[in-house]
Amino acid sequence: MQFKKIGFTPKLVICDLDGTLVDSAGDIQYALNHALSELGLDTVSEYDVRRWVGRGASRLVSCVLESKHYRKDLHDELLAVFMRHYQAAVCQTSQLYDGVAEFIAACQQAHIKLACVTNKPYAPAKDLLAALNILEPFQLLVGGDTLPHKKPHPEPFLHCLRYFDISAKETLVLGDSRNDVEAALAAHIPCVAVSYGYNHGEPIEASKPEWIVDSLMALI
Ligand SMILES: O=C(O)COP(=O)(O)O
Ligand SMILES: [Mg+2]
Repeated sequence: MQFKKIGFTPKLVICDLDGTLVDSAGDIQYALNHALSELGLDTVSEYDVRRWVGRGASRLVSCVLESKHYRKDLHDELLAVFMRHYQAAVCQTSQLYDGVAEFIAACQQAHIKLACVTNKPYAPAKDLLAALNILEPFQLLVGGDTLPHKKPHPEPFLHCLRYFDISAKETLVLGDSRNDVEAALAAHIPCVAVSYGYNHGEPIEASKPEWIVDSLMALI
């Protein structure tokens, strides 16, 4: 298999989860609103959730509290209740984006190693991949709580390089947000961004990824 668009065929592909492989904002919004209602607080729109997803669950909860001018000390309770609801229903409406299943199958067939690096906590990330039948293709899953740092810090990507013993230039990062692009740049790994994900309400072009595609299938 040739990666026509980027001019080299990687040995390892590191995929972001939310906004790249899976459109998960609906389930995140549902769990968040369930938690907000339980605490007697106002609910939030899916539009806002799409702008806030990307820096992990704790940051998401901080964004909610800031936007509503709620007390910061509600953070830990809201986070705990949100995670309880999200963990109980990670995949009610979440679905793979077009081309994802085919792209993963093509990588497997070509014996290209696959890792998933997400800022979502490990447990719901694992359950979401399993519910969508794409857990098994990933030889490594790194969650937002797996290592001391998460994206945009390069540590999760560097961890993947060490785990597989594959160099940065033989690897490709696929992501939807500036967190992915910045982490890839810091780890010296080439990066493709998808145009369809969540990027804090900004166009992904602003983060200057090396390539942008409208579907993962456009890579091969
Ligand atoms: O849960 C998040 O905040 C983002 O997760 P991602 O890194 O898979 O985009
Ligand atoms: Mg993402």
